[in-house]
Amino acid sequence: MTIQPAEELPETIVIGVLALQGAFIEHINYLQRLRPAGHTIRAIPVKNVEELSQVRALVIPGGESTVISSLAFLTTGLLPALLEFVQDPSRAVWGTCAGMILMAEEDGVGGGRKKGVKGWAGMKGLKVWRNLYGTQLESFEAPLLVPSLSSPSKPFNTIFIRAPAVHSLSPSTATEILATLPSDLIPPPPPSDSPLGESNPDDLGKVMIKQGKKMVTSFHPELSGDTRVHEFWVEKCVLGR
Ligand SMILES: NC(=O)CC[C@H](N)C(=O)O
Repeated sequence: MTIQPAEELPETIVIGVLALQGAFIEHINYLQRLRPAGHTIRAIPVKNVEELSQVRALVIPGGESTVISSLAFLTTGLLPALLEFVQDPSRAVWGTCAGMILMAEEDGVGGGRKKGVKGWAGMKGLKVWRNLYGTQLESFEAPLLVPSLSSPSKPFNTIFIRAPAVHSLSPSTATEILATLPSDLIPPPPPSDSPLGESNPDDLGKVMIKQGKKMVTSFHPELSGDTRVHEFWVEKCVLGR
């Protein structure tokens, strides 16, 4: 794969959205609506290595993490190229919901009895529980104040659909917690027979996390009708300003 130089930002920034399965069209539409000062955003679907080589930054959408990772494995050369991309500190990558699961170092299914599954490890020290917020029927929305967004006093409508929760997040100075759910919406702590080792209950409610150029959200900003999380990721992680 040809790696584009990350230092100099062109006027047109090409952002890829992994388009193997899930809510990728929505991310493309939201990114295309952004008008960052001095740049034009072009968002393209990424289904293979050739398309990945054309993008500067990547969104891994929500969907079904097991399906996304199987399809990546079955597409020639794509899985190793994705691993290289998401683990490169100079690359901006954002994972939403299933994308957050894939950005973790390891995930465990909500019940805790199955073995943990290795993630793509874009976000260091992150382990998640898949589906800890319950089934599709237990999906919910919550207006959250996210101080880092533009118009910070305006709540952001966070939408959770079979969302992952943070099992544990190693403390690191580079990690910023951008949004946390109120305690009444946080699921009960995972069972003690966790395949992921000891969990940290204090991390469970963290739903928007940034680490350098990497970001994860356990909710779905691309379904909210509000482009402020996309705007934030582009400004801070992609454009670095
Ligand atoms: N909305 C979502 O992305 C759901 C994620 C799904 N529970 C998974 O395991 O991948």
